[in-house]
Amino acid sequence: MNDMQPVGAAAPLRVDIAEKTFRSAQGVSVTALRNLSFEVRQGEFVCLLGPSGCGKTTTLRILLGLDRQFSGSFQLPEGGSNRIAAVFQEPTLLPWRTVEENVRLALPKDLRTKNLDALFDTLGLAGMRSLYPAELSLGLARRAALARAFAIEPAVLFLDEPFVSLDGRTAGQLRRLLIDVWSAKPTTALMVTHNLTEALTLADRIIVLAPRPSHVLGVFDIGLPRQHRSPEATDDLLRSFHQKFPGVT
Ligand SMILES: Nc1ncnc2c1ncn2[C@@H]1O[C@H](COP(=O)(O)OP(=O)(O)OP(=O)(O)O)[C@@H](O)[C@H]1O
Repeated sequence: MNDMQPVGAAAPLRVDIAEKTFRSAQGVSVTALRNLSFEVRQGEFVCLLGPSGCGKTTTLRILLGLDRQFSGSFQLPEGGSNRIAAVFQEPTLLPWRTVEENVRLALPKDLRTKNLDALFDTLGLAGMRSLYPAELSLGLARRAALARAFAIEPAVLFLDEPFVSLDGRTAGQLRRLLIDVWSAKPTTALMVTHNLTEALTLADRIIVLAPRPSHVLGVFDIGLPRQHRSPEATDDLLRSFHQKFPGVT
């Protein structure tokens, strides 16, 4: 594979976190990350997979600029809009604003008058633009959160287990919608999950993290177009994954 970026292409997301340690007021310290290095290429969808408590959310918080207490560095993708979008476990919609207003409020000035029809259509929200968050099911609220993230045409999209705590059917439907909307304009995306099947459904590559202090255990390149990931093909991928990473579930 050629790692050189063609001239004019956006730079990848580069992460090189030497160490992230939490220190409690009582003097107890927890090192969450040590020597965590990886890249996400432009337009690539990568899942960060690791056991509970290994530091996935901590990594996203650092990349979002919410935690500056770490050693090391990172480089967000350059070029394009330079905007960052994030989708969290909770949809965090403003309750006193409609779905459409929630999405429009996130838009930068140059996109204020943007036609959002295609985005709402793709996400199955066309008839729900004037509803308030309290009128939405959990699944619909997550769709609105996805609409808000994609509407700003971000240079990079971070997702932190956006479909956790949904029933299997709703989560499956949302994964399909996420891929539909992402495929229309592939954005560099990094999604945290501890669900291997979800990662095998969504990602181009899976970056597997070791338990704390977390670092990259290895990378699983899926190498199969998403439209060919039938249940049987996904079972094959699962087997290959387990051969490469025995013990990682
Ligand atoms: N503010 C904090 N103060 C102290 N320790 C923290 C803090 N935030 C996270 N940690 C610890 O850092 C480690 C990594 O936490 P983090 O939430 O990043 O893990 P995670 O991989 O996202 O877990 P999960 O999959 O369960 O969400 C955990 O041991 C956690 O207890």
